[in-house]
Amino acid sequence: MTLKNDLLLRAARGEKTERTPVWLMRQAGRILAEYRAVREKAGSFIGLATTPELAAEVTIQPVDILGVDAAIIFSDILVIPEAMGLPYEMVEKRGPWFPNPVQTQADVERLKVSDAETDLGYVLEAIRITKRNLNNRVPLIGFAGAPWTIFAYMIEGSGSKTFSKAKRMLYTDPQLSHALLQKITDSTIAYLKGQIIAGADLIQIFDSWAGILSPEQYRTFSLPYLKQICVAIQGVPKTVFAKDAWFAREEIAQLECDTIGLDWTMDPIESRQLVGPNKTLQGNLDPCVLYADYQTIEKEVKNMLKAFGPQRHIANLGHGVYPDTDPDKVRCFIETVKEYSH
Ligand SMILES: Cc1c2[nH]c(c1CCC(=O)O)Cc1[nH]c(c(CCC(=O)O)c1C)Cc1[nH]c(c(CCC(=O)O)c1C)Cc1[nH]c(c(C)c1CCC(=O)O)C2
Repeated sequence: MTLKNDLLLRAARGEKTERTPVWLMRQAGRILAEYRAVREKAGSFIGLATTPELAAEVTIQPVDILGVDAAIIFSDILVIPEAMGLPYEMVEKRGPWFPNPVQTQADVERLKVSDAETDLGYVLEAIRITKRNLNNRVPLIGFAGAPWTIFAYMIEGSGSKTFSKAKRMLYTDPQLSHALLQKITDSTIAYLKGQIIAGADLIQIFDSWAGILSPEQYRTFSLPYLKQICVAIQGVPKTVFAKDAWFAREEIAQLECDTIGLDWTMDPIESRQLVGPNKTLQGNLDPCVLYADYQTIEKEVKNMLKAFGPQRHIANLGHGVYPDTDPDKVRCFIETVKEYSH
């Protein structure tokens, strides 16, 4: 049962590693031709995500093709609203869309706290198949959206530059906002526990829309729910990635998590000072660096590794890899981390 490559887990736990582990946010499903071939077979994103054998296949592709030190289960953060009773669609080239976004108290009351096995069994089955087929080569990362980020999609009904409908609800009806955030949190805790039982070796919480809240709103509407999740989830290392929440790094460092994800606007040295020595940092190359030539990529990756130092660092991008990135440039990123951090 022991992993052949457990660099990611050791780095997360603060144990010594002989080199820096590396993986990429959104490594499954955005850049590989091999992914698009399987997606074609499944017919749609949701078809693929709900077919465990195929989801497992595209989860393992980046391990085989790119040489990353971890797999991340192929799914989406929006499976939680769906499981709670709010179906979504993935509109080609536009992203997620909820035909019936949450608007009223009755809408919130109608939603249920989802159960991992009965409502999200297809994800758990994909995790079990992935674990079997990975054959302990690398750890498998499970994940969920942070309650605030899920709330933002459920109220807004789609992506948005401002998420002003969702933010309006925070200001006009804080009580209803908290009621919905709590339902999402309870669903998420059950889901993450299910993922761990199914075999996830580490979990990451994506708070992708953290940065559009004020520090005060973040303290009121996001951090308390992240705290509940971090306290409830035990047994595997936990990563919190709050995009653009540079203002909340010290408070995030107080959460019961092991790793803090940084985006490229957050300076590694300053971040280390803010969070102290007892957390691992993950990140944070600007995904746009991968549009540059190989020499520039190598230089930027080396600068990043120097700034983080050799221990308590998991190399990654500062956000998900962009869909039009050349896989050879991604390989250059990965190879440079492996060689230079050794
Ligand atoms: C905000 C968010 C979402 N989803 C996710 C986040 C948090 C991370 C982040 O901030 O980027 C997380 C996510 N979504 C997906 C994964 C799979 C695992 C991985 O690749 O790391 C993960 C970890 C698959 C997906 N999720 C989605 C796709 C593309 C759908 C397709 O293949 O047609 C994939 C592979 C669709 C999706 N899903 C979402 C959006 C905005 C979109 C449309 C834009 C896009 O392509 O990313 C919501």
